[in-house]
This record gives sequence, structure tokens and C-alpha cells, in this order.
Amino acid sequence: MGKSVNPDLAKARSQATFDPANLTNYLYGGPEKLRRKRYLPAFVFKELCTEMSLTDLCLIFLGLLTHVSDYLGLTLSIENMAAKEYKEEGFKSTDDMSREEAYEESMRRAVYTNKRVLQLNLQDQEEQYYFREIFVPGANPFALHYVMFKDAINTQGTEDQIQKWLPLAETYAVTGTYAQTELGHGTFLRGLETTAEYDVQREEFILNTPTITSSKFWPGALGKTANVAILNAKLITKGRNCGMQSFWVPLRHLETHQPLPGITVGDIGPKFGYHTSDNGFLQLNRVRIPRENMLMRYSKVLQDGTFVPPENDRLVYVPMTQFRFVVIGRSGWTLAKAVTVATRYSAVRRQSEITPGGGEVQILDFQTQQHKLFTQIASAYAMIIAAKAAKDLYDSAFSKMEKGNLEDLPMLHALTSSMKAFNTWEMATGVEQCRMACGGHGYLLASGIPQMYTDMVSACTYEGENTVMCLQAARFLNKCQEAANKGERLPQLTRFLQTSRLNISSSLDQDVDLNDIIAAYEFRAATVISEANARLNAGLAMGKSQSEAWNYASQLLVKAALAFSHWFTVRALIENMRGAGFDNSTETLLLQLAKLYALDGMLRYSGDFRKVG
Ligand SMILES: CCCCCCCCCCCCCCCCC/C=C/C(=O)SCCNC(=O)CCNC(=O)[C@H](O)C(C)(C)COP(=O)(O)OP(=O)(O)OC[C@H]1O[C@@H](n2cnc3c(N)ncnc32)[C@H](O)[C@@H]1OP(=O)(O)O
Ligand SMILES: Cc1cc2nc3c(=O)[nH]c(=O)nc-3n(C[C@H](O)[C@H](O)[C@H](O)COP(=O)(O)OP(=O)(O)OC[C@H]3O[C@@H](n4cnc5c(N)ncnc54)[C@H](O)[C@@H]3O)c2cc1C
Repeated sequence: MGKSVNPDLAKARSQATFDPANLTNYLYGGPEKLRRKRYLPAFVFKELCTEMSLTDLCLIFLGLLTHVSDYLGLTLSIENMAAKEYKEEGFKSTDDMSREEAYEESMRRAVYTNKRVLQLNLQDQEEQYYFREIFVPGANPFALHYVMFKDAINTQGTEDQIQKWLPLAETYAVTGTYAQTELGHGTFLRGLETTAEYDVQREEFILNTPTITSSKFWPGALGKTANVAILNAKLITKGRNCGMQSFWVPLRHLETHQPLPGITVGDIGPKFGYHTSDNGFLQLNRVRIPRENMLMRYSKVLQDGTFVPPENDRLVYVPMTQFRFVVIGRSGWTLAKAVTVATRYSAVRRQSEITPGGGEVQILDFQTQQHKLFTQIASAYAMIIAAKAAKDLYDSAFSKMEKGNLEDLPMLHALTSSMKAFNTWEMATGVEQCRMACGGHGYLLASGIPQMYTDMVSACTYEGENTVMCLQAARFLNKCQEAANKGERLPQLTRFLQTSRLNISSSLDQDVDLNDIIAAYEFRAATVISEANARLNAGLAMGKSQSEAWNYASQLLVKAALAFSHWFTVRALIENMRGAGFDNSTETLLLQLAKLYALDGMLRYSGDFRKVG
């Protein structure tokens, strides 16, 4: 079955002034990674789609080779193709299913992909993700298992604990979740009420959710899927509260999957999106676990109940920081998918005339449609590239941390917190703009865009509510501003607070200089951070306490964190586009895209930029 390309789409593509393969290779990390990424889904569909002819498959494969943008769209049609041919009970779209049926269908697909990942020995996390994403396009019931559950074991467990537990997770002998949030507290971790009291006689912890508000509430996979949790609770030993620690807590019987004694678990009910994730609740009624079940990489409880504190009590937060990086990256790719669908649609949708009597035009010809979409294409590239830049910083800092050097932890926390907030808010706005750019058809679930929005917009809340994350980043930025005020040495990432000057050479009648763009964003960030610091100090001068003055300045502090992230993103985009070794035509285009992104940002935040001249 040959798949003919719509002539309007073909025409639009034929006008490209660059070779998409250059970009695709860059975005996916090189030709070999890209080949693997494309091979995996085609391999699976060939295996699954009993009646799909080899010709079809070659067409798919060729289709994947030509246009990355088309790849995503084609993926959706492959999935539909597979929908008819799926070998087992049939591969049905979950759009028309009840929540129960949708969960079961997603679970069926996820279990299939889990088995195949093991049989194919796919070690690389990205390859695993690509393989799964095709088959479980919405929320994957195993998402917590794949990421936070295993990351917590790897980052909080001792070597012995990793040796013991990680193989169980890797082979799905257990299915895990990360249970931290409670009904009464999600943001304020020091307010968590679940207790883990050490019984020195039996060398066990007694886990308890003493109040209704202490019930664990929200963790993914808790409703039905998970049989073990990495659970965060307040450690009490020798009568002393030793703060939040992590514990390996069996929840359900490994054979019968029934809740274990003292455990009450269930699903929290329908949500705005993320329908195929069974977010759940958990109550613990004096459940006992052995002392060895506390994750003791950084802090320990000795047999006699002595608490050995961590070198830094923030190390228990590392799994959240790690996952914020995943969210930062996924935000850009989610927007990339949405704007790919909307742009392809805009090439094939003909509606209205530009010239009366001239016939209906491709809606992509309207300037307003181009503005809606091209700014989002630019934003998707900016977020993907800034996420790579942030991850490079993270990797270098994390390798130092693993050797015990924690000096970069505050910078890392500030960067992940602010970028997670910035990227997810920008993604949410951008995906919604793409949906609306498709008119009525964008409102159809079949377009794929509504689910992208309803699933991923939750990232503005989970992993640290965005406002709270901005305020966390602002703590670091404000400290840096105070140090700058005293002429002290600053961390590399914030030295611009001392050096940024506004000496723009560009004039309005010439093409703007890219260095001027970076300077403008840097100066805007420095100015907003300085203003927030001044507001905080003004609050103190008015006699407010430190916390009251913080609250008094908090709106500006949030703006400071977002201005910092915007600068980091613009700088990463321009510097990576200039240094990526593209051929001239591709580099020219990408720098145009970078300018579009930066100048659109100046228009959207024109108050800031006009204020700083
Ligand atoms: C293409 C390939 C991709 C590969 C893989 C992709 C797969 C996955 C795809 C996507 C799948 C999607 C699945 C998503 C499922 C959803 C999962 C969601 C999980 C969760 O939501 S888990 C729960 C998250 N909860 C939170 O984040 C809670 C937020 N609250 C807090 O962190 C804290 O309460 C606080 C930070 C807000 C406040 O902390 P505290 O009370 O201690 O008070 P302070 O503000 O005074 O902070 C004290 C000092 O500690 C520092 N600090 C705080 N946090 C950290 C940290 N994380 N790291 C380092 N330092 C930290 C503060 O800065 C303070 O220090 P200071 O020096 O005094 O400033
Ligand atoms: C889809 C989804 C999946 C999730 N998965 C998990 C999971 O697997 N495991 C898990 O443990 N948790 C999970 N969560 C819970 C998530 O981590 C929390 O919802 C999140 O941390 C926010 O906490 P909260 O819900 O208590 O909101 P709140 O903190 O109550 O936020 C409500 C409002 O209060 C404001 N606010 C709160 N504190 C401050 C402050 N200090 N300063 C200014 N404003 C403030 C916020 O900005 C927000 O506007 C998930 C949530 C969702 C939506």
C-alpha cells in the first residue's frame, strides 16, 4: 500500500532551503543514534503487523528517512496501521475507552514493550523510551518505575542495596513507584507526616500514616500497578525527628498482587489528563520493614538506632533534581510534536482566500498562521537545545558530586528548578497555540494535540510546582546578587550579574547582531534579579522579617528566575547554532530561527526590555 504524500505538503517541502537530515542528525545526537531511533519502531511494527507487506514497511522506513518533522506525523499513521494488524487482541486507540479499559490497554502494551526491551537487550534509556513511546503514546503506567523508582535506588541506595534491588527492577520482578506527596502536603516536604519509627529491639522501622492528611496521595502506579514503593517518610529514632528519608516498602504480594497487611491502596480517580496512569493513595497502619530497607547511601541508622546524618541533607532531594532534567527535555520534544502536527496540517488545510477570487490558500500562507507556528518551532528548538546545555552542566556537576564535591549542588538545584518551570510553562502555552492553530480539527482527539496538552501540562505541577520552583531558584539568584553587591566572587553561571552592561551596537534599521541579543537578555535578567533583591531589602528596611520580606518580594523573585531561564535558553540556542558545524544554508536558517525566538521573546516581555532600554 503506497502512501502518497499530499501535493501541498510535497510542495511545501520542496521549497526547503536546507537538508532536513542535517538537523535531524543534530537533534538526535548523530546519524547512528538517529538510525537506531528509526529502526526500533519499524522493527517492532514489522514484528507486530502480521499483514503489513514488506513494501509497506520499506515505505515507512523510507518515509522515516526523509523528514524528521514528518517522522512524528508518520508515527501516528504507523500506529493506526498497527492498530489494525496488532497480532494479539488488537491494538485499539484508547480515545473511546473508559478509564479502566484505557489503563488495561496501556498496561497490555507496556508489558509487551517491557518484555521486548529485555529480549532485545536495549540498555540505552533513550532507546527504551523511543521504543515504548510508539506503543504507549499517553501516560505509561510504568513511568515511575522506569525513572524515579530506579533513579532513587541508584542515587540513594548503598552499593549493596543497588546490587540487591536494581536487578529486581530491571527484570520487572518488582514494579515500583516513588511515593512522597501526601494528601496534605506536596510542596512543603518538611510538613510530610508519614513516620518511620525505629524499633531498636527488632531492628525494624514501623511505617505509619497517622492522619488522613498523611495518606500518600498522587504517586503514579500506586493505584494498581506497583508492588513496591520508594517511600519518603519522617525518620524517628531515639525519640528524635531526623527529617525525610527514603525507604524500600513492599506494598503488594508479588504473586497475588493483593495489598500486604497494614497497607490500604487505591486509585485517586479521574484526572484532567494522564488517564492511563493509575495515580493512587496509600495508607500505612504500623507496617514493619527491616532496618536494611532504609536507603542508606548518604544517611544511616545503625543497629542501636544511632542516626548518622548525611554530609548534606539536600542529597535526599537528588531524585527530584534528576527527574526535573527529564521533564525539561520532554517539554521541548512535546512542543516539537505538537508544532509538527500543526505545521503539516497548515500545509494541507486550504481555507479562505488572500486574493479575492484567487482560490482558497494553504492556511500556512497567512502571516498570522506563520507567526503562530514559526514562533513555536523556534521555541521547540530553543527548549531542546537549552535542555542539552543544562544537561551538560548537570553531568559535570553530578560527576563532582559523586566524588563528594557538592559545591555545584545549589547551582544545579537553581538551574533545574527554574528551567523546569520555564520550559513546562512555555510548552503548555505553545501546545495550546498549536491546537488552536488547527481550528476545529485541533480539538479532535484524533489530532493527537489535546492529549499532548492534557498529559504534559501536569508537568507544570508535578516534580515541584512551577511557582515554588521559581522561588527555589530565586534563593540562589538572590544570594548571588547579595554576593555581587559585596564584590564577592560568583559561580560561573551567575557572573553576568557583575559584568553585564548594555552596550548594544545594533541600530533598528539593520539586522540585529546575535551578540547584542544575548547581551540584551543577560542585561534584562541582571536587572530583574537586582530589582527583586532591592524589593527584598526594601521589605527588610520596612521592618519586615526575612520570611515576610521574601513573601513581599516573591512576585519579582519569580520573574527573576524566569528571566534567568530565558537568558540561559537564548544563549544556549545561539551559541549551539553557531558552533554546531552546519553547512551555511542550514546555519543561516537556524540563526534566523534563533533571532525569531529571541525577538518574539522581547515582544512578549516588552515591558522588561523597554525598562532596561
Ligand atoms: C528522550 C529520552 C528520554 C529518556 C527518559 C524519559 C522518560 C520519561 C518521560 C516522561 C514520563 C512522565 C512521567 C511523569 C510522572 C510524574 C512523576 C512526578 C513525581 C513527583 O511529583 S515526585 C514529588 C515531587 N515533589 C516535589 O518536587 C516537592 C517540591 N518541594 C521541595 O522540593 C521542597 O519542599 C522545597 C525545595 C520547596 C522546600 O525545601 P525545604 O522545605 O527544605 O526548605 P528550603 O526552601 O529552606 O530549602 C532548604 C535548602 O535546601 C535546598 N534545596 C531544596 N531542594 C533542593 C534540591 N532538590 N537540591 C538541592 N538543594 C535543595 C534549598 O535551596 C535550600 O538551600 P539554601 O542554601 O538555604 O537556599
Ligand atoms: C499528574 C501528576 C503526577 C504526580 N505524580 C507523583 C508521583 O509519582 N509521586 C509523588 O510523590 N507525587 C506526585 N505528584 C504530586 C506532585 O508532586 C504535587 O502535586 C506537587 O509537588 C505540588 O504539590 P501540591 O499538589 O501539594 O500543590 P501545592 O503546593 O498545595 O500548590 C498549590 C498552590 O500553592 C502555591 N504554593 C505552595 N507553596 C508555596 C510557597 N512556598 N510559595 C508560594 N506559593 C506556594 C503553589 O504555587 C500553588 O499555586 C503528581 C502530581 C500530578 C499532577
